[in-house]
Amino acid sequence: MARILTLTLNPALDLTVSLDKLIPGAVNRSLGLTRHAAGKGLNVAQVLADLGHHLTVSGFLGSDNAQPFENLMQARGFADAFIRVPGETRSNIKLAEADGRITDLNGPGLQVEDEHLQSLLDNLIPLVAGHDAIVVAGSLPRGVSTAWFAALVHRLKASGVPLVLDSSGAALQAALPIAPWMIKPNEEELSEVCGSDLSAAVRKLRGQGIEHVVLSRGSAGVDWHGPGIALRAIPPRVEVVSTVGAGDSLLAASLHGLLQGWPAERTLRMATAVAAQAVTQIGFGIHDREQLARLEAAVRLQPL
Ligand SMILES: Nc1ncnc2c1ncn2[C@@H]1O[C@H](COP(=O)(O)OP(=O)(O)O)[C@@H](O)[C@H]1O
Ligand SMILES: O=P(O)(O)OC[C@H]1O[C@](O)(COP(=O)(O)O)[C@@H](O)[C@@H]1O
Repeated sequence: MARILTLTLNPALDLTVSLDKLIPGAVNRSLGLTRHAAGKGLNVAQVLADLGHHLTVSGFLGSDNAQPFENLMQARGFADAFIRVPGETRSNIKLAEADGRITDLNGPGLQVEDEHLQSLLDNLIPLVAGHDAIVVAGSLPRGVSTAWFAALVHRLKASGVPLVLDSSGAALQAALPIAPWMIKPNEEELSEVCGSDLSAAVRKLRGQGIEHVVLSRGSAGVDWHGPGIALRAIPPRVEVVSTVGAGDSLLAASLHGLLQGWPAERTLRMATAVAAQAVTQIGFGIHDREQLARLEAAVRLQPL
């Protein structure tokens, strides 16, 4: 199995509040609250660990509330390469309604100073060569400029280790010209940075050297454009508990299939099933292999 490095510059404690129906501006009664150490690269790492890989996880972590993250890293056997920063890692609030609708309230994140940026580079760059793939995922905390981020992505790409990117807004825009090996935007994220003609956007991105564009389309499924690959996957209908982590699960399982050298159809079928399973649960990872096998059998694939 592979050694994979994930970078989560802006992790979060995901606080998921379950409620029947959200009425904005009213007193709402919640049904329950769950708390998970999260953030895109950490969520990806959990799925990859369940698929048998060895993980190193890096990024910035607030020293005032690091315990849940440290518990997760220890329980999962992740190598902890996070740089501690004074203050608290943000909490992202997810309001999960009974009909499957999710409202995300994602915080801005820690204030990162120049010394922490330097510590991250000093720690991260020597680690890179020991890995088979790098995943850079999520937003940027305060104090991390898009220019610094782009320079980091550039250095990671120059290492020659396959680089996967999942970000949004200005960070995604700044990193696209560096042509990561694989990207996984959702439709909204891609149209925000590349315009509403998504087919043209995908063609352009592939033309500028991005090998794999995995475009996620929510409940409508996934379009995967790669070398000799133009495939659409349509997931089976599932009971939606929380869509948080669906994209991270899709990315992780797609990377798994690629690293295993599987045919594209097998990879996409499995990744679509892993993502569909993710929406049936709160939290991250593959917990029910029988359900996963049933979902895999029910994924429909079409040429694009
Ligand atoms: N309601 C759903 N039913 C089944 N699969 C889903 C559902 N919502 C999302 N998915 C799967 O999860 C993937 C990622 O979801 P999406 O919302 O596009 O990304 P993100 O979580 O990054 O915003 C989709 O491509 C799809 O395969
Ligand atoms: O860094 P961002 O863009 O604010 O996203 C962080 C949030 O995204 C998540 O990683 C979920 O991402 P996906 O739903 O795209 O898989 C949450 O766990 C986390 O709160």
